Amino acid sequence: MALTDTVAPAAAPLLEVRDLTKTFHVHRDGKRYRVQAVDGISLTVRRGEVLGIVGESGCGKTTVGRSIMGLTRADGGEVIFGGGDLLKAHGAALRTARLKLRMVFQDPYASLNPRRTVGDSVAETGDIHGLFKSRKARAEQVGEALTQVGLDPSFAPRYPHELSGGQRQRVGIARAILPVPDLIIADEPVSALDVSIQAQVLNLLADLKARLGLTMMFISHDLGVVAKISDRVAVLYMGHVVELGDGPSLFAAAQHPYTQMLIASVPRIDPSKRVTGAVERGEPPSRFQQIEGCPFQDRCPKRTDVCRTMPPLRATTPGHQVACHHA
Ligand SMILES: Nc1ncnc2c1ncn2[C@@H]1O[C@H](COP(=O)(O)OP(=O)(O)OP(=O)(O)O)[C@@H](O)[C@H]1O
Repeated sequence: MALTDTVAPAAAPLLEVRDLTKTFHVHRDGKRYRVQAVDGISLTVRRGEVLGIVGESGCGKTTVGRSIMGLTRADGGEVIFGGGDLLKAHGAALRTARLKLRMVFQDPYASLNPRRTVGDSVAETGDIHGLFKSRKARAEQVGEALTQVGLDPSFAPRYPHELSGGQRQRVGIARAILPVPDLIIADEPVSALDVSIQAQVLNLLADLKARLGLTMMFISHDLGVVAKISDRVAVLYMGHVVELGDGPSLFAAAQHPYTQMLIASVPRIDPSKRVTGAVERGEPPSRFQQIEGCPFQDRCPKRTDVCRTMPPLRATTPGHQVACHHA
């Protein structure tokens, strides 16, 4: 037997984001500012995992998700999915990708059309792609999708205003799983919900992942929520990935001062796992400001002269990467 036969090939990532960039231009007080929302982000999502994306407001989480989906036009980089670069895809390749890659949005009030019934919203992708063989088949599949998310099929003729926030988000999720995709990008899917409902929706997503074999990118500013559902976590700061690792190792032994700060500010994470000596929270710098070197230097207690150069994201321990000169 050849040597190569004895070595299992590394599992190919389902989604690979390479060096993604996006700049917005904003006009304020008669001046034009450049906001580097995403500044060379590279990530992979492996089949069957939940990759959490976490960071404070404005760090670029939503822009990453929307750029992958093509809802925001990235300036540069590659999004490799289904064998090709989604940023260059068109025609049949793009249509296929749209079936396999779906999004759940933060605000279930805004993301559902108030004039469409629950059933029509859930059937939307199937309708666009002509996937239903008959009206009966459509009703059955909508009913199945609603059942999968814990809603009775009798919800189909109702309108969004008749539902609670949690029920609406379940409809948003049902819409994303008909037909069952390969990957769901969930952008702050529980942030608009009451805490008790948040837990139910998180459990539902974890259940669906197990039942349907879904892969997920889970975007949230709330580290406690991300910790509950993610297998691996990418921590974003000012448009950069500053730390990336397996959930347990990241939460037990965060190496970037920014991640340590986030963990210290989350009361719900096991106190024994909190890192002591973390920096005070403070505020991130204005996104209009151009920073030379490490984007966290102004808030960092470990800052030295070397921080004026940008630290690369480097592996420190197996399964763990950090962008800090002092990690
Ligand atoms: N359409 C836009 N036009 C101008 N600036 C934008 C636009 N979208 C995002 N930005 C800016 O890009 C930066 C990153 O925004 P983004 O929404 O991706 O961050 P985020 O981490 O998802 O934050 P939040 O949790 O507040 O949504 C912010 O400074 C934001 O103001």
